[in-house]
Amino acid sequence: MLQTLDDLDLEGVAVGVRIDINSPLANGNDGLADDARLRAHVETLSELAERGARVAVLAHQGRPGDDDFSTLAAHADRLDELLDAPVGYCDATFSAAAREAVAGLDPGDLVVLENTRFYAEEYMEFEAADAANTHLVEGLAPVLDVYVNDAFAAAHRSQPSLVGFPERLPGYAGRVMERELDVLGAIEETPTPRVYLLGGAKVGDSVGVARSVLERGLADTVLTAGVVGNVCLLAGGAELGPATSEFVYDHGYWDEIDRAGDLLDTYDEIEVPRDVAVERDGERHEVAVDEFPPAADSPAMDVGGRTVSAYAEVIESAGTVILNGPAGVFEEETFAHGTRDLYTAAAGAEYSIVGGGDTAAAIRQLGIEGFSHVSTGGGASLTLLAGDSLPAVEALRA
Ligand SMILES: Nc1ncnc2c1ncn2[C@@H]1O[C@H](COP(=O)(O)OP(=O)(O)O)[C@@H](O)[C@H]1O
Ligand SMILES: O=C(OP(=O)(O)O)[C@H](O)COP(=O)(O)O
Repeated sequence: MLQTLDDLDLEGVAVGVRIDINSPLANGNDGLADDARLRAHVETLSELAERGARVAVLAHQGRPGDDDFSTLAAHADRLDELLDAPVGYCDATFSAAAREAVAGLDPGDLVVLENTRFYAEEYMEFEAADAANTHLVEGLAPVLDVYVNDAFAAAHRSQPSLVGFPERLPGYAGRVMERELDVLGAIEETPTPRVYLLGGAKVGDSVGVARSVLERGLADTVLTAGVVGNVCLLAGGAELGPATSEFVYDHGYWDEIDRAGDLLDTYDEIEVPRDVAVERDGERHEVAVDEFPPAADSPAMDVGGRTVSAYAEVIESAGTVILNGPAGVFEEETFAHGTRDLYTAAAGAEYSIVGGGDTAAAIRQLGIEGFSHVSTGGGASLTLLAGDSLPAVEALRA
């Protein structure tokens, strides 16, 4: 049974709260391109402040080496705008400076500590007991009284800031965590047939989830798009031209080709794109996968019209659609067609769940409404819907 904020007396209590505000950044990383995840956590952060807690905020942004790997300064500024309580920022996470910043908090104040992933161990996975002995947890726990985990969207990561603190401090679920688990924990009760639409670029997560939901009989069809669809096409022997292969290889997805191939060999319920869109002479150009010109100098950046028609037919007869990951590079209008058309079809289903940072940003950017549940998490919601456990939730239960 999870303990929640209802079980806590907060006046003057030093609370370490882990949230997930990992967000698309504006070009050049000079600020946030989307603040949906920050808005999602306003309820929990406001409640902690209004009830007199002294709040240290832990969060991550991006991954080492990626363009969106940045400090949390802009996130702290935006939270300060969104909350009535004063929100400070500290460019440290578990050093003496961080402990000083937390110790200096008055009841009702908040301070955002620096990106947890600026420290190598945070990007590693640990058993909870080992995570409790990492520098991050050992450095910060002494100035905290309790730990609250509201980071549902990162709950599938067994990383120190997500699983280590409950080993040392009383652990509680925040309001986002509580709500997401309540809605997503009952997938078996949703109408069938269930169709999963897996796009985006987190190929490893998506291939793993596809295997789980098919193994457990939770999915009647898995539709693939985005980079996931491209990797599945390559796994099936399709020729997508040197530019796509180079993209897949350069982004470290090459190793996923074999895993995707095993999955395709095992399950007939997986669909791959029939056609893709590339850029030619600055224009969108749709090419059937079996007619792909090997010399194509543009990677496959979206799914084409034939794929949209085929997938929309499956979606229209679905009882439940679960969607994570854009169908293409939706940030560019030229390659937003697949995402717009498939997401619009999914929103019309009897029951629809959509999740993920970029996915949620895409539905806002494209103005698509009507989903039954918009989750803050992509990989995390898929993991839960697949019936797999979330390490951060298990750490709270322990
Ligand atoms: N065909 C493609 N080629 C390159 N990038 C793609 C393609 N399709 C989708 N993407 C990218 O996938 C990213 C989002 O993927 P992901 O992080 O998995 O979504 P989420 O954050 O919702 O889980 C977007 O930035 C989008 O540009
Ligand atoms: O954005 C996230 O996951 P999502 O893209 O699956 O929604 C979470 O913040 C986890 O980030 P990570 O996938 O870099 O661990």
